[in-house]
Amino acid sequence: SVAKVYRNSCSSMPRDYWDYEQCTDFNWGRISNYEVVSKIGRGKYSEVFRGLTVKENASCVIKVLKPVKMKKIYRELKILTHLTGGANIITLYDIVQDPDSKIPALIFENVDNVDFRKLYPTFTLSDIQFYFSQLLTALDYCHSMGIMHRDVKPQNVMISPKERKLRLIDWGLAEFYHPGVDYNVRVASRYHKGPELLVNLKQYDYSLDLWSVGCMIAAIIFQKEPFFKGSSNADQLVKIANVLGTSELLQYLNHYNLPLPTEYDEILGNYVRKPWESFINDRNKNMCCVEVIDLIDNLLRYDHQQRLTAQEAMNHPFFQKKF
Ligand SMILES: CNC(=O)CSc1nc2c(Br)c(Br)c(Br)c(Br)c2n1C
Repeated sequence: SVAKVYRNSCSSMPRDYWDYEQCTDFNWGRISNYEVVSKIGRGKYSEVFRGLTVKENASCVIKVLKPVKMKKIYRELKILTHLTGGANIITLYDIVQDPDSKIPALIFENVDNVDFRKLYPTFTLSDIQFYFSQLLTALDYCHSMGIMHRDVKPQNVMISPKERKLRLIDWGLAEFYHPGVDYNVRVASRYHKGPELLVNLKQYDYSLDLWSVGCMIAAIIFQKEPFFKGSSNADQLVKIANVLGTSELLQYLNHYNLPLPTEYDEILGNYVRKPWESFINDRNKNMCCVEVIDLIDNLLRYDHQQRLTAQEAMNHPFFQKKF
């Protein structure tokens, strides 16, 4: 299986664009130019702080990487240096190293983000149009640069409603796309994992990110966060089959000549596909316009090749409608 779009973005670039293992010459800044103010979060791979640039006294975000393989750090650095400054992509100000521990820290632009659990319930359809066209712009840009994000989820989409600003963050799982390459399926966060990851289809592509966008839009429109809430990776596919149907899942597996992984034998029920309308209720009916449901239907497809690309999604009638 190969990507429908941007198939040769990487191969048409010089090798040092994508070969992050060779290129390790980054010009490291000085950690003393930045000051930690407060801790704002802790991920599996990093601790994140609000900070200040000593020179301009400007606010910034300092992401201190936990010691992982340098190869993974070089990948994130390489990808960030290619994408920084791109529309709705978080801006990388500097990369610094602690002189003693040698632990790298990434300095980013600050975003006065509001937590999605608080922000999303306030969204009108026009807010959803506004912010998701920005998220799709960021994804079309990174995909056009030959890069899959592979961890799209609300926690990685920083939104400052005051400034009507959206930034896609955390490129730590992002990867360069090459047709025909087998990728690690243990990526993304459970609730936003595409079916391709759960059935071990290794030659996936940019369309993985569009499944995750579909999960985000469906959760907001139907007011069901997260939309597919699996209790494990195996249960995640069961939750998806509960909506998209079991026979459709078997058709998908068939199409790519994939076996149903054995862990599903006992737990996969025989579910009839549920129409999207069945998720409309009194609470969410004012959000459920025909266009947004059609958009969701064209993103949440088992077959990654059937999903809208980021650009097709941006041109979907939902984003042209006047609310
Ligand atoms: C690892 N993620 C966390 O700990 C969640 S909290 C968090 N991480 C952030 C990152 Br990274 C950047 Br860049 C920016 Br800008 C903001 Br704002 C962030 N916030 C709020």
